[in-house]
Amino acid sequence: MPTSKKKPVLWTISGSDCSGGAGIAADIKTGFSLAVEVCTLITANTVQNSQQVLSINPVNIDVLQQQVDALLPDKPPNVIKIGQVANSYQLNWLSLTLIKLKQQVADLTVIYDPVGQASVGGYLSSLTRAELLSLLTLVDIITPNLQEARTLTGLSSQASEQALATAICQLGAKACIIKGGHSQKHTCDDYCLDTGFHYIPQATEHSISYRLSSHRYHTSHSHGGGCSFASALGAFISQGYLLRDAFTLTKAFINQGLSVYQGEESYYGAFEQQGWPREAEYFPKVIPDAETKLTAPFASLGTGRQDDKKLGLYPVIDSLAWLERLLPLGLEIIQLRIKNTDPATLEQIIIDAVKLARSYNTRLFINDHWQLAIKHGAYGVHLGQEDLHSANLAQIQESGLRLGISTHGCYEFLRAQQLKPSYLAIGAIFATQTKDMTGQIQGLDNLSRLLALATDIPVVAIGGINLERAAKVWQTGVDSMAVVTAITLAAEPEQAVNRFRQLMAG
Ligand SMILES: Cc1ncc(COP(=O)(O)OP(=O)(O)O)c(N)n1
Ligand SMILES: Cc1nc(C(=O)O)sc1CCOP(=O)(O)O
Ligand SMILES: [Mg+2]
Repeated sequence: MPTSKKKPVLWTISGSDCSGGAGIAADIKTGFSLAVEVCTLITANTVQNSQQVLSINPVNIDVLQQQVDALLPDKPPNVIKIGQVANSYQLNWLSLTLIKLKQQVADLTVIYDPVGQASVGGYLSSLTRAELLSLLTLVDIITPNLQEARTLTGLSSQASEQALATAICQLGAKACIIKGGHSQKHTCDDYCLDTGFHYIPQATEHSISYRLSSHRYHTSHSHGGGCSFASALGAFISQGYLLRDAFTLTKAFINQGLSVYQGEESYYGAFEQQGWPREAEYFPKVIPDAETKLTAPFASLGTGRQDDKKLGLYPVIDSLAWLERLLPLGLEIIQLRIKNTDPATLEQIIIDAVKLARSYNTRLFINDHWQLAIKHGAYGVHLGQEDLHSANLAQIQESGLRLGISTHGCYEFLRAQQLKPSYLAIGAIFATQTKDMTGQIQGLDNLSRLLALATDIPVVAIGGINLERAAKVWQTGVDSMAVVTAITLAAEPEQAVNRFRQLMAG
């Protein structure tokens, strides 16, 4: 997540649309709206209006090269977004230039929106399919619509989004997002296949896919929506978001823009860039994968107080000794998080822990070991995202246990919220010594943004929370703070617990 005030830089290598909706104009408006700096390398000075494309007017590659030379030492790109590539000269130049830039600029992401045909009708490029394909090995993320994906792959209209995206990634792109805006479906569903764009610690498979669905916005103020999709994706990637979150935020940004002139279909107007999407109504639904089985809502935490959601301090500890030490302090909730213990010892610890927590009337959640939690009647289970496939959620639900789920960013938050657990955890708020959370540090800004998407399910913040940082976390409005080392490594753990609780009571 961003820490400095310097804005990320997005280069757009695209055509100018003199009617102001698409191409460079869309990219500049999107970049401004999402707080990134946009540098423009204009490939063509097109003549078009809301009815048709009249001429292309490609720019000479010498000019493009001079722009690269001028910008590189001054405003090196975090992300390059490619749109209209007008002819073979430009394509050859671009291929060589991307190879060099990838060597010179660390962590550069290249996004390609393969615009061949303008939405107003007419072709924007003289390139053949074979020529376009030659670019793919240099592309990190490609964002075709369904028709463009079919053209690129040669697959029929019967091919699924998954088949299209897989074929495109086999041609060289690391990740592919297929936009469903032009489909005939009642909903607008987008599909993202990531075959290795990001290192995600929890990912167990080599490739991973995400599906998002929104209701369809009926508006004709959508000119430049496709270009804005790719540049918004670039803006979020350049600000440090993982692909799954950049994808989700982009979809919300597009929905928000399309909502402005909903119902007005008489005039083909420009897509409206409306800034950072914050309101839940614009965020898509996550389409669950086949392995995730939806259940009835999980039982609530039922604190019995008026402020039913507030749980206060949530210590996460790893032994019976810690339970024996902390339970007498009168906690609302506690978690037993044990890793790498032999099965027999683990089971006995869980049996003893359940008994002990009951005697203090404290809600005990067991991390990971959901079968043992059910077997021995724990109050609840805490699961990570990767556990959601293997755990039997229906069995946990039917056994009357509560469920807490970890989330890291808006994709996982929306996905987990749809399962209606008893609470949702958001982490890691800050860097933590307890666990490798590379690439998944949320910061307070993201915590606040995620809280705006929350329903009535309580939200727990976790990761790097200590007594110095706790007040700022609590001010965001979270319902609980989960803490490991700020208690277990404190010189006086009982005092630390009390100071956390005073802070949350105030
Ligand atoms: C309250 C709370 N939030 C998050 C976690 C992390 O759980 P998980 O993702 O399952 O990771 P491990 O704890 O198993 O490493 C948690 N334990 N508690
Ligand atoms: C166990 C755990 N889960 C996290 C998540 O973000 O899911 S962060 C985390 C570590 C919390 O430990 P500490 O309070 O010492 O930083
Ligand atoms: Mg776990």
